[in-house]
Amino acid sequence: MSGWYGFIGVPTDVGNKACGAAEGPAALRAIGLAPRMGMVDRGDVRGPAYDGTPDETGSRSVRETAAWCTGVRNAVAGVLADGGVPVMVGGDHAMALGSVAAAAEHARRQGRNLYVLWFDAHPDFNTPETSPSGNTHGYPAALACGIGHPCLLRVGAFTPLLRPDRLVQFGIRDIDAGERENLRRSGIEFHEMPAVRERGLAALVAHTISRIQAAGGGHVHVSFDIDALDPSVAPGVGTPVPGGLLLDECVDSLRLLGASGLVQSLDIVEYAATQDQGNRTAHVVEHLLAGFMAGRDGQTALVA
Ligand SMILES: NC(=[NH2+])NCCC[C@H](N)C(=O)O
Ligand SMILES: [Mn+2]
Repeated sequence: MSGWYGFIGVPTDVGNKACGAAEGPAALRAIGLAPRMGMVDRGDVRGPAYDGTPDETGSRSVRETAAWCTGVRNAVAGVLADGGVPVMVGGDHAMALGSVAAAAEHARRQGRNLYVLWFDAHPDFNTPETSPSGNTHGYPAALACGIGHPCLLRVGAFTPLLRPDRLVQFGIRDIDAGERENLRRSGIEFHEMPAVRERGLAALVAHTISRIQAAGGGHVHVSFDIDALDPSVAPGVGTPVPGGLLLDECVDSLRLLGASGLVQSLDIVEYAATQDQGNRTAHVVEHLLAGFMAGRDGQTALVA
């Protein structure tokens, strides 16, 4: 059976006050996303409000981010324990620390290797030392790999949650100078837009899937930041960067990922309803999920 999907709303912008991602889940509920797609609505995670005062590392809302991520971790773990596919709907991308923590713990219990495929305009591989903003939504990929703010490294049961050679990023086109050095030192595989244009997103994703399958499979977590898409396609984001991915190539890639049978958890983050043009970006979210689900259903049909 293809199982079921659990929609987990995470209405917060503690990772970047300006991004407007706190309204994302409500706007997606307003278009009836979960019921229309046959997802079980597991409700919203709750947590503290944003605090803009920087701490001694220059980071903002670290305690608040940790509190929210702990809630996300529990909610995602709950869906995984009940045999579903958690779809963590942000909220800003800092929340991925919580879902990756749950995925890592689940994978370890099942004796599987965790892989994370990260679709984003930004690598989110900053540490407090390299961050130009102090915003925690620039940290989660680095935290998953075990580097960053000690208070946030404690969100998961262990650290690193993820081996750096099991993180692959796609759609990258805005990297801070110190962040690039972090990526280099950790040996992260990241595909910037020129490489994506040259080789094709779906081809890169297919190659990654085969590599994971050749290594014996595992638990693949997909973390999809809506700002990976070009702002002309998905205007409802807080940190838009031109020159991004197109909808069709993302839908095709998610269909391949669904069909691989490897993906067991998913994030859809940084949908900023307040920046949207009508419901355009909300419908983009729907298309992305529909592609993933179609791939998974096809895979089930083949297996059945
Ligand atoms: N998930 C995101 N939208 N991240 C944007 C990060 C922007 C910038 N690199 C920073 O650290 O502040
Ligand atoms: Mn991001």
